[in-house]
Amino acid sequence: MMTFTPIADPTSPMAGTGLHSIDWPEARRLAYDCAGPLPSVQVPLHQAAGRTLSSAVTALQDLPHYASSAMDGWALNGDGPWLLAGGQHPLAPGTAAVIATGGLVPDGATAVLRKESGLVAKDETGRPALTVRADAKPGEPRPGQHVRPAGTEALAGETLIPAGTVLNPAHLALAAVAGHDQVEVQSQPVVSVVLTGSEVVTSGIPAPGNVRDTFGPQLGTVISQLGGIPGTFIRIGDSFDAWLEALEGSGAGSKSRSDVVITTGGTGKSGTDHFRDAVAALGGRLLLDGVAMRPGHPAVLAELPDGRFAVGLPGNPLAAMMALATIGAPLLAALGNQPLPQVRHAASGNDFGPDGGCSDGKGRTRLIPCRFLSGLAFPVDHTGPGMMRGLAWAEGVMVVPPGGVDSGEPVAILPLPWTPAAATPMGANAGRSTLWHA
Ligand SMILES: Nc1nc2c(c(=O)[nH]1)N[C@H]1C(S)=C(S)[C@@H](COP(=O)(O)OP(=O)(O)OC[C@H]3O[C@@H](n4cnc5c(N)ncnc54)[C@H](O)[C@@H]3O)O[C@H]1N2
Ligand code: MOO
Repeated sequence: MMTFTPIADPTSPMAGTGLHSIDWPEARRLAYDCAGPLPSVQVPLHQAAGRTLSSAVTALQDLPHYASSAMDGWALNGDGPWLLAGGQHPLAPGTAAVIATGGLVPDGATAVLRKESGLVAKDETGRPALTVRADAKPGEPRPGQHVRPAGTEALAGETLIPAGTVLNPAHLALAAVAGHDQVEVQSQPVVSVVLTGSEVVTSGIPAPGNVRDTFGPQLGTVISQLGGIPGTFIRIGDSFDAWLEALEGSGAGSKSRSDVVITTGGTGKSGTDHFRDAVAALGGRLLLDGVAMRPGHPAVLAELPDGRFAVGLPGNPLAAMMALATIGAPLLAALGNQPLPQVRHAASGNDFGPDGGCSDGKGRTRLIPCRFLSGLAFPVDHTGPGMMRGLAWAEGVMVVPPGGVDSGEPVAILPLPWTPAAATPMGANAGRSTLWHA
């Protein structure tokens, strides 16, 4: 059995680190507070959708920046008939010039007459002249008609998109119209992944003793959904040297530099579990070693000397995803300058008694994939630490505190990165304890 009192155990890899498993809310808070926002970056407009703007976008000139025609027809000055001018600027009184939709309305023009309302014929002197057709709309051309004046959408210097906006495609088009080629956005953490385990296979039907990799197919998407940018994914076996090389791999000077490295497996304390020793050999320090939760209690969080964070997820598939939700999500949120992901609440559909506790007697928080029925949260089936079946159909994760929860009582719900938070029946911050949410 893994113990949570490594300080007292001189044979433990954690001996002397002063760390022991911490409570689930404390773990979330620590993972959030240990990191600050990454600096902002300039990105081209086509790469900025979904990013958070860090510097307001202002109009670099009036929008539109020149008076333009809203119709194909003629720009004209004063009352008709008008002699057709050959593009003089300014347009002299009593003259007109052909203009297309969007064309620059010449100075001096008082209106645009649309093509279907005008007629060009030679006047008595043989020069082409424009008159208003008998079937034109009454009053055409009114002063200013069909002219889009400059500055009607925005004036130069006006803020169009405030800092903090999550950019949608139309924002990007607006920024382009305002004269910008790129925008300054909050950096997102680049997350590299090291998948460990000599028994792990990536295709086909695994033989006894082998397992199909459950992380490769989901982690890239989940990292994106948590606000990170998936970086390199590498697979290694269970040797210490491979661990060292892999953890160093995305460090400073590397072409595939990352801000966070997530490892899977190797968080236990057998001879093939190297997370802690590899971090120590690289000169890193553990920020958190174990969380009083199940599954996922061996989760580890460390900081490497080059500033990268290393998140050690346990190898058991559900345990790993619960550890990712507990410490990975807050860490990525902090680096991306986002708030601590909110816990929501729902009424529990079941009674849960107090947790039996860890070997150190500490009660554990239970993270249980659940579904909602008639406004109540019910655990799904198949939620063993090594299973994926329950999570695949879950709508959220019940966070059952160490003391348990009675049926009908509010229970905290962690939204899954791929389920809308609004799906939780009671919504954000409804419920009894502020301990569980941001
Ligand atoms: N003596 C003890 N043994 C274990 C304890 C304990 O307290 N004392 N804790 C158990 C718990 S809880 C967990 S969680 C795991 C943590 O294991 P590791 O992080 O060291 O991971 P591994 O030992 O490498 O693998 C565990 C398990 O997960 C499977 N695995 C690994 N990678 C993958 C993958 N990519 N896809 C699917 N499955 C994977 C691996 O085959 C093992 O079955 O330790 C327990 N043991
Ligand atoms: O983290 Mo382990 O379940 O608790 O597999």
